[in-house]
Amino acid sequence: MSISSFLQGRAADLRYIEAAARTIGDVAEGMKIVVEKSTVPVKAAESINTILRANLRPGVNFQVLSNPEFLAEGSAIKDLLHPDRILIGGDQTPEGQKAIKELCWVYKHWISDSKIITMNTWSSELSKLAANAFLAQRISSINAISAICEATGACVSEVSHAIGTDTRIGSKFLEASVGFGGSCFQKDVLNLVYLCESLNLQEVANYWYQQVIEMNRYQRTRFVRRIAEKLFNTLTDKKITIFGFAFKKNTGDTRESPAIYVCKHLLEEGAHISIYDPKVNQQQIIEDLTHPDIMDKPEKVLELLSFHTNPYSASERAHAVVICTEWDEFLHLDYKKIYNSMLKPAFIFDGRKILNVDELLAIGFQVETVGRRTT
Ligand SMILES: NC(=O)C1=CN([C@@H]2O[C@H](COP(=O)(O)OP(=O)(O)OC[C@H]3O[C@@H](n4cnc5c(N)ncnc54)[C@H](O)[C@@H]3O)[C@@H](O)[C@H]2O)C=CC1
Ligand SMILES: O=C(O)[C@H]1O[C@H](OP(=O)(O)OP(=O)(O)OC[C@H]2O[C@@H](n3ccc(=O)[nH]c3=O)[C@H](O)[C@@H]2O)[C@H](O)[C@@H](O)[C@@H]1O
Repeated sequence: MSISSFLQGRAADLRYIEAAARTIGDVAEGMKIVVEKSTVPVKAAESINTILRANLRPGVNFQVLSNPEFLAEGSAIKDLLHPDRILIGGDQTPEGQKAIKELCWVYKHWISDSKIITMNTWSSELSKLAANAFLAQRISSINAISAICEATGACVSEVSHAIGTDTRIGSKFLEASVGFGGSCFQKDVLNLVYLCESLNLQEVANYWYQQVIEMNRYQRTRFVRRIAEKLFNTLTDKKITIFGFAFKKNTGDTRESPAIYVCKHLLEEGAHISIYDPKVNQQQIIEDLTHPDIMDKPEKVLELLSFHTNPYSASERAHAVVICTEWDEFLHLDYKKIYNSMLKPAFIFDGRKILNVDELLAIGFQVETVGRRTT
């Protein structure tokens, strides 16, 4: 089962998982191993089991295993072929252990034994939520440090390099940004928070909520506030060009993309937004920005938006360019040409700290980058 597991409010919406369990119950014959690959709240396997057992037909039996997926978008095939580990959780009964062995056999075709970890079902389900929470926490931690850097003159890239060379900390997932996005980090941390609340562990719930979710929101808001301040505290009728709408490079996925929230704030201030993304299509952007959770006046949004198929036309006569996604092609654009076509002073706000600040300053840009004071 590798299917949708959205949130409804702050709790997981298990409607699709339940529906799939019922479908399996309806059609399965003989002995079946049901593998839960979706990211689910702890004890979801129990719900699946209950549904399957309540609909058991003669001669049919099930074992439910938890086998969470750890691939990241943009590197799915590499992650499939070379995962850090495979996690399989199952019942501690002989039948459960037999099912675990069967699934291990599938993975052993391309993954070494040492990378396959087996455990009980609840540990496996919780490990997936905990892994995403730890990854998101690292980003929120370095983003919190980026705020101190901007206020003091320290540089977040230097700080993250310095702390990342400590092998106990490690260098991955320490890139400060305009905030993390994607379909899973926020959903899974909120899932963990909900679990803590339902277990009456309010302090633990607060810990994850404030450290990770609130810091991520703060980072996005702080970035937009910086744009407004630098543009003389007025955005009405200014043209702002957004480079990148996907939640990260090498994907066209926009779920929970920080660009949505950056655009929302800019649109609320009356800015005209022109958007260029190499992979995300116009219809997706319109759907994201006119969603009732984002903007309450969709007709106003459409008046203020324009879409471009190349970055040069997108930035013509713009007051500012804002980098929201770290696409490689943004590293190699002709920024002199972009500068010449923009209104002056021409601003670049780099929400991914990918551009060469000194080169941009030499061209004449006013440059603002996450985690660094440049002007
Ligand atoms: N996108 C990612 O990189 C990762 C996703 N996950 C988890 O995997 C699960 C799926 O995620 P995505 O593929 O991103 O979601 P998605 O929304 O792109 O795809 C889910 C699919 O499930 C199908 N579906 C829904 N109900 C169904 C039912 N009753 N029977 C059959 N199919 C049904 C939907 O039609 C859709 O095609 C989620 O639990 C997510 O948290 C885990 C790791 C990585
Ligand atoms: O459960 C999931 O769905 C998946 O969630 C993430 O994968 P994904 O969301 O595809 O992408 P990431 O590479 O983790 O990036 C998430 C967000 O964090 C941002 N990020 C990442 C790393 C970093 O150092 N800084 C940073 O801001 C990215 O730009 C992006 O917006 C995890 O990395 C996967 O292991 C997990 O399987």
